[in-house]
Amino acid sequence: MTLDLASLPPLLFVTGTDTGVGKTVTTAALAAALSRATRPRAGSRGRVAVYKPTQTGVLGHEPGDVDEVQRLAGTGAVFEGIRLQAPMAPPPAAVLEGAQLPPLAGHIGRISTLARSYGHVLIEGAGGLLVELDAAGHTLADLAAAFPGRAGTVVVCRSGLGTLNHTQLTLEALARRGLPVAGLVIGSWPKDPDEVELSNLEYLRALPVPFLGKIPAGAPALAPEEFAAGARGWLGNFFGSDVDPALSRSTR
Ligand SMILES: Nc1ncnc2c1ncn2[C@@H]1O[C@H](COP(=O)(O)OP(=O)(O)OP(=O)(O)O)[C@@H](O)[C@H]1O
Ligand SMILES: C[C@H](N)[C@H](N)CCCCCC(=O)O
Ligand SMILES: [Mg+2]
Repeated sequence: MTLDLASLPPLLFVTGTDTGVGKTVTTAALAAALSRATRPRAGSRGRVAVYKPTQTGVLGHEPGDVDEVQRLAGTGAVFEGIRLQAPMAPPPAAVLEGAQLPPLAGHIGRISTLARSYGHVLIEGAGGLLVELDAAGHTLADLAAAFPGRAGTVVVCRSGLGTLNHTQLTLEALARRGLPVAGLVIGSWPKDPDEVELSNLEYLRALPVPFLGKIPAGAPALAPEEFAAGARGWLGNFFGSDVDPALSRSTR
């Protein structure tokens, strides 16, 4: 069974169970897959735009997450809200530079504008779901909640020990806010998964949210054309062939 990527909501908020779990790589894979799997909407400027509201941990001249998405997915329409140097959550990073974070309304305005011009807008948070994005303490969850009926969240998680709890915590926080989950993605799936990872995969697939797929370990090192060619398969697979049948259960 494969997922019809075109049926994903127009706004996809890419969050994760933590920082460094593969949100950017997943965003790139989604951008590459959606660019190829969907038709351009009449009158639109393009199929996919990517927005990173708050980029921390990069110097002014360094490539940020949207540049990595552009490199891997070839998506030209990438946009950044504010970039800050300190590798921290946005509020303390802004304090260190004496910078003012854009308010939530500013991000809502930019996303609304992009949504008028592109078929899908992917919005990548900073770290996990409840990391604050502005001085008023708004989070990516608040941003997603500003677009009822038009937004879905993509939750990126790790493959190894600890991911079951982190994933459940993130899904519970989304459910508590009534935010729909478009899908769960494992950000880096090893070539030779161990027993724990195989068991985790089975568990994650059986959760009551769509399992979108898993990005193979090493994917960021692929040439962009190989990355783009692979992305559709990584994200469309509901039931791949790599689950140990001994670990499979029909229901849970
Ligand atoms: N599938 C993968 N294979 C190999 N390396 C990966 C994979 N996914 C992510 N990485 C690496 O792990 C690191 C963290 O990944 P990534 O930047 O996508 O995380 P993130 O969740 O976007 O973090 P942030 O909160 O900083 O935005 C990067 O160096 C990235 O290249
Ligand atoms: C610097 C890092 N790569 C991200 N941009 C910001 C992650 C903030 C995480 C805050 C936290 O949850 O403790
Ligand atoms: Mg990132």
